[in-house]
Amino acid sequence: MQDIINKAKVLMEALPYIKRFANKTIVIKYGGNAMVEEVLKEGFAQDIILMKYIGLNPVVVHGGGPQIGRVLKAMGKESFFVQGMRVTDTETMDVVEMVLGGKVNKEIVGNINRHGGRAVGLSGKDGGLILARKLEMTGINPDSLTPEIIDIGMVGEVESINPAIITALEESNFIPVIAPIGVGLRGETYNINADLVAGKIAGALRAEKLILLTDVEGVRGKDGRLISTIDIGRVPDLINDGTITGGMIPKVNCCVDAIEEGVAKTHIIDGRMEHACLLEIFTDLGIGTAIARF
Ligand SMILES: NC(=[NH2+])NCCC[C@H](N)C(=O)O
Repeated sequence: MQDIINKAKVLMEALPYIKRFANKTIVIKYGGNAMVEEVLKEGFAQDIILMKYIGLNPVVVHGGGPQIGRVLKAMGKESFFVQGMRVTDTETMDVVEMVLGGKVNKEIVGNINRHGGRAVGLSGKDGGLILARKLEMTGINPDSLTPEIIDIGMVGEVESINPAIITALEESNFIPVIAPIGVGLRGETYNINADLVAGKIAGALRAEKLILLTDVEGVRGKDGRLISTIDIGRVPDLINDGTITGGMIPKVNCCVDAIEEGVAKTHIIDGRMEHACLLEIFTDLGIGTAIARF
């Protein structure tokens, strides 16, 4: 008897969030383990479907670094990274576009649709969604110890987002699934970090939420314990005192930028946990780190 009442409690815990987030746009960056492991893939597709059926508007932006690396390797092309970003010559860019916009994108679309959704795959070229420019990267020259510009090829950053295609798809109840590829003013193709794209799209849509699925629990304090909520005002201090470090810094900054552009709340959560999205969105405590103006 108690068991069944507890089930009702779980559903009731979700009710305020179902009400609050109905008809709201939730942008989810999908990547890492959640995109590789079979159970996690299934769970993610089901989470998206559930969100859609109860009236939220999920928008998926995906990564695909390991998949790109594998295809390049099979082609006999070595991968090089500078500051975590793939050096992308034009030949590599072709592969990135084929793998991300083709195989990876369609696999995600297929998974969601197999579970009863209506997903549509896009790249930033479709409907002029992502206007990009070359990323200007600087580093320190090891000989002269002075800053210099490093050319990593067709790696881009977002210049602007034209969300018309996304709103059109949302109005017809489709679920957009977006490969992070941008197009330059002269038609060039750019490879863009998926977190950045997700953040910018969330900002342009004034989304209710931005959720970054990662392969870590969330932001951890110096004691190693998960920090459940962070007010964006505290972020500079947490970076300066070495609490937020390494690869977490760009992710947190991406959340801060999104909030400054009008996103209500952002979340960094553990994609290795089954149904991570549902647990974060529809429970009081969530499972990861929520960053907002609290
Ligand atoms: N990491 C956290 N503290 N998450 C809290 C989530 C609360 C609520 N479910 C929301 O999506 O807004």
